[in-house]
Amino acid sequence: MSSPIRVVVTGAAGQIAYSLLYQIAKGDVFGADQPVILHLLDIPPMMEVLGGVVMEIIDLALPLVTEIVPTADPTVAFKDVEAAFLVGAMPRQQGMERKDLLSANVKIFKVQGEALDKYAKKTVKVLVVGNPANTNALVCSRYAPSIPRENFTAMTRLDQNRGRAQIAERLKVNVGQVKNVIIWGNHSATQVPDANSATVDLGSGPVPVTGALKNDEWLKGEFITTVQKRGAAVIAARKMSSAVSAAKAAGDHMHDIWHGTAPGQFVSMGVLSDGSYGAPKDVVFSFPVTIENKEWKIVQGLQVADYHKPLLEATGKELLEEKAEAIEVCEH
Ligand SMILES: NC(=O)c1ccc[n+]([C@@H]2O[C@H](COP(=O)([O-])OP(=O)(O)OC[C@H]3O[C@@H](n4cnc5c(N)ncnc54)[C@H](O)[C@@H]3O)[C@@H](O)[C@H]2O)c1
Ligand SMILES: O=C(O)CC[C@H](O)C(=O)O
Repeated sequence: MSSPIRVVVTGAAGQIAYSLLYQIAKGDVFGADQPVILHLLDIPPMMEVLGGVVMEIIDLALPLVTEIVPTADPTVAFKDVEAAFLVGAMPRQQGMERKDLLSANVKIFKVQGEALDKYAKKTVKVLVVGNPANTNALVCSRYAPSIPRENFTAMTRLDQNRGRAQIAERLKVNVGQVKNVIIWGNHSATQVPDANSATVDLGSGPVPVTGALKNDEWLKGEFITTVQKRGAAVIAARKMSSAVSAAKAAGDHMHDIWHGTAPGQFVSMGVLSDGSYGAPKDVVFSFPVTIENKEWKIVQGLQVADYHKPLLEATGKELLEEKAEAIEVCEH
């Protein structure tokens, strides 16, 4: 058994954390032989609820959990952590605009960036889930200058999983057979789900999804809009934001940072843009990446279809607008 690592989950009394904590506690994320000390951060009014979550983690009776630290104090929550799931933020409710969410949430990520900077390990890997996830990740990294900016990533894995599931359903295959679906840009309705580099294994090795589907119209239209609008569709149906699927995606994302991507496969995540594929620089833009030794690398040389190009431009523009607005909120 390795020595325990400290892992913080913020928003620990909320919906997503409720599912995520079980995955972390049972070894799905950091490995079946990696003990964890769980740091659980929420705000003071949620401490009683958080106490209930702690009771349930104890009752799971899972041997990998060596200690639980529930707190409302960021200085305690971020102390010596090696992995951070930044989930705590307000979810969009029906009728709320994205803009309302940005001004409410972005300041949380400024404060937490400052706390990570002071108290976390410099090698900490930070996954931002709370929306607007890409811009929150950018803000968090700007306020944590002593931690490499590459250590901050934003979650578009839920969108990738949604895309894979849509294709599997369409092809009537198991979702495990579908790989390398890309999400470009922002985790918002402007994101660009792209299956042109995706593969499906129909029994004799991976072949292009485009060839197996033989339905370009669907890939250019309904596939994109279904994935773009899936989060809103879940909110409309559940009257609450997606939770178990978001938690699973957060676990998948951190798992791949920790253990790397499989040969021949890539995953999508929001990372600091270097301008690849014409994306604006210095925003957190979702790209296909491979991961080795806990470091991501943007996959280069993929074909971007002409019909995707204006969509990539639009999602990049939205990220620049969000960045400008976030800077305005944080500096005033
Ligand atoms: N990136 C994605 O794919 C994705 C998917 C689903 C949801 N989300 C986002 O994740 C966030 C959380 O969603 P949820 O359904 O768990 O919400 P929730 O309301 O159930 O839980 C959020 C929790 O965060 C806590 N919180 C608020 N401010 C905090 C702070 N400053 N420090 C610590 N904790 C704080 C709240 O008290 C609450 O317990 C939302 O912003 C939602 O939009 C992102
Ligand atoms: O607020 C939204 O529209 C989306 C909520 C969440 O990020 C999701 O993708 O399910």
